[in-house]
Amino acid sequence: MSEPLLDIRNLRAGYRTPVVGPFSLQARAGEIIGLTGPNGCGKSTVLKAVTGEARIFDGHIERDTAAGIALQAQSPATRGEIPLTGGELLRLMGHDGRGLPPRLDRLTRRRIDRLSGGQRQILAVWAVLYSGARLILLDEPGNNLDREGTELLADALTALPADRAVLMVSHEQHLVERVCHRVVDMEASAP
Ligand SMILES: Nc1ncnc2c1ncn2[C@@H]1O[C@H](COP(=O)(O)OP(=O)(O)OP(=O)(O)O)[C@@H](O)[C@H]1O
Repeated sequence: MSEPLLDIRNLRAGYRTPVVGPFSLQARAGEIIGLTGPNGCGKSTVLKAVTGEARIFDGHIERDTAAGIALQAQSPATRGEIPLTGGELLRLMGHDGRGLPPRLDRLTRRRIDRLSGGQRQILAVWAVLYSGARLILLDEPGNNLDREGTELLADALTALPADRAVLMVSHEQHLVERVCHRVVDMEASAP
């Protein structure tokens, strides 16, 4: 079996004090893993511990650093002016702009601060999925998406190259069931 791209062992993480753990999970290339559980159980905090935004109190996190990492955060900064077009955002994140579905292609010429919440969301998720990073962390990627947007997202996730690993926080049962190879329920794994 291949080495994990992400190996979380007995993690206790949080902010001033721990809010989650001990929690363990390994993600290997080719896997799409769903992270579920009730509001506030610490799903986002696990992702933030991986990216260094949350504090690690105990345990450890190892990653294949050559694989690169990309995070779609739950609340992207959208306040104020963002003088970037959708196409420029994609290129900044490493997408070459080719092969976009028509729904996204239309957004490449528009400023992202003038898009709707759902349009911004699909663009942000796309930028992360196609950034070239092999470890992909998604925090509620289906937020604000309509049915067509969710289908587009599900198709993109299932068509990802086999050398990627995805850890996806989502409340959307339908999306989780359709794309995830396994689901880790954080409530069930709580001490
Ligand atoms: N920046 C922060 N500083 C302090 N506490 C925080 C911070 N962010 C989150 N928390 C707390 O940590 C706990 C876990 O929050 P987290 O956002 O990880 O949960 P979640 O499972 O992702 O929730 P949701 O499903 O509602 O998004 C909550 O009690 C929350 O109030």
